[in-house]
Amino acid sequence: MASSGVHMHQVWRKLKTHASDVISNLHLAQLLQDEQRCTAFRATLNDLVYDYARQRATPETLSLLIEFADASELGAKIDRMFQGEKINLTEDRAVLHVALRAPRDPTIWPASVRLPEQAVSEVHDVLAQIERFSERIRKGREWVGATGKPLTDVVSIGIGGSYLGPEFVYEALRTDHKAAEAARGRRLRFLANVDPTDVHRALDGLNPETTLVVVVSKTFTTAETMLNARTLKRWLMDALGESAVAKHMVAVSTNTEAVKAFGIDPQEGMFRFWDWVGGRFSVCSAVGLVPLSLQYGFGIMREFLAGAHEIDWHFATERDWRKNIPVLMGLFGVWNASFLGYSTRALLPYAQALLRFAPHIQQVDMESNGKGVDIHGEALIDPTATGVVDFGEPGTNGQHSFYQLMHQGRVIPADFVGFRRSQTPIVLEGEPVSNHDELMSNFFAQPDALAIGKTREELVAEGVPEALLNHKIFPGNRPSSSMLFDCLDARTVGRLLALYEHRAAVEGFLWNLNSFDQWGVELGKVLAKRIRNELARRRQAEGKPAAGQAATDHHWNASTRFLLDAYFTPSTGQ
Ligand SMILES: O=P(O)(O)OC[C@H]1O[C@H](O)[C@H](O)[C@@H](O)[C@@H]1O
Repeated sequence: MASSGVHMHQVWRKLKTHASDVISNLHLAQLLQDEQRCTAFRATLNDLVYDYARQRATPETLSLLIEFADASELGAKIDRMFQGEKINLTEDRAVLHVALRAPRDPTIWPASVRLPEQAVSEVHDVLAQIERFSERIRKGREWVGATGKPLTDVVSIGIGGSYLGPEFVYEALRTDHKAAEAARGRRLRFLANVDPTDVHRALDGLNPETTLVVVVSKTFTTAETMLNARTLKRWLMDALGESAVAKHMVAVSTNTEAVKAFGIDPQEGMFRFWDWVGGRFSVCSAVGLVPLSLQYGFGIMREFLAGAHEIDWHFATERDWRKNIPVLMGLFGVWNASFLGYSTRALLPYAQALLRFAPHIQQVDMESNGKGVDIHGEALIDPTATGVVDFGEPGTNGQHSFYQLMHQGRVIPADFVGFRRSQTPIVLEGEPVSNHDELMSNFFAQPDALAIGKTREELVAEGVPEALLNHKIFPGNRPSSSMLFDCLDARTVGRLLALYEHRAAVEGFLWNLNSFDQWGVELGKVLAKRIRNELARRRQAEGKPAAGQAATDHHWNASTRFLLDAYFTPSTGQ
């Protein structure tokens, strides 16, 4: 709507002025002394507490951000997503990953966010198929390997969205006692990289007789995944004969023809999903559910889906943006990037089991919102902000690595994620606190160290020698949010996933770009194909007189030509 466009620009300007005239003169040490503000700057949802008192914002900032959300028609955009409108314009597709975890009954939703019935019903058909299949494999009697042995090990082949999310969930649940109990005697490995060493590592210690390979690829054309699939097909066939594929390989894809052409019977061994599930938003489809149900059982995965749905419901139905947690996360994401100018941000879970969370969210964010134009292909309102660099590590490990830079170098807005209880508590006799309390002391301390810092005056009072004073100053005023949950179980893993998926969507809606396509990954693929042909040509010519060696040289610039030559020149070192 043209009028909202103009309005959007007006609020944008107001926010810019507010940032430079008001916020730049305020320090978080000051803001945190305002109890009323601290109380107002938090939102809760059951056991989840989201505290944003350490964002560089005042109540006026929040009001302006909400005005901006309304000018951006955030509510209508959320509605359109849930209703299954084709909001991914460049690919003419709906964006319905929320349907993957929706209860069967569509009438639970208010009409404005009611999901398409057909989509939800197809989802439940595939879920039933996954439940049956995973139980047959896990029981070890009904579906067994070619030599009659139970299939206790699974290798899930896939890359990008067909890998990062499932691996994050796998790792997060590996030490949850209920999931660990359900996984007893089973192993799940991931094979993503086309580097042959990844094949070696994934297969290390596995026996083809007891291994099931799941090939996960939305398109079933991704070069890395297909070469790895052919490699494992060969591994199985060499050990078990030509017929091994039927019992030892299944596929997750939207491309039935390609699955068939690969040699997997779609009737027996294929789990489908739909073009309205973006790769990086596909963890809750068969992409994640097949390997993860094989490992943890379908019951645990149902809890995971329910957790994600809990957040979907909150996101779709809570229209007071001050209470809508993913919306608040998105608003502060845009505030930090576009108005305060921070181009990086950190995701810092204080839970070792979340070691693969940041890499997954890195793809969700950077592939979704790293765009050069708006949703209509026009110049972006803020072209500088669509390249927010996401990274992260579990605490406290990160503290001994990159936090130095966060405290005294660049300002990097951070999300701290913590839990009231450990997945695996340890209490040592004679220690003042449990091991989990020790971990959490850091979860509480770091945000204040970043926000409040330490002044020269304080250091002087402590008797720090003059020569060290400048080195020991912490400027503070570094923003963060803190998120606290009860415990990292399947439901909470689902909630975390959905919160961050929706944060990316909210930011894209506010920046008015298409978060659901990824044209930026194409060019590299095309160039790699040309290079692959060149490598094949040179390998063929190896040992033969270099006839035609220079035939395609004009394709490459001097640097690429040099590097290719160097690749083919045996090292003379040693
Ligand atoms: O699932 P696939 O079709 O194999 O795609 C795997 C991945 O590769 C692409 O290049 C995209 O960058 C990712 O978004 C996608 O998840």
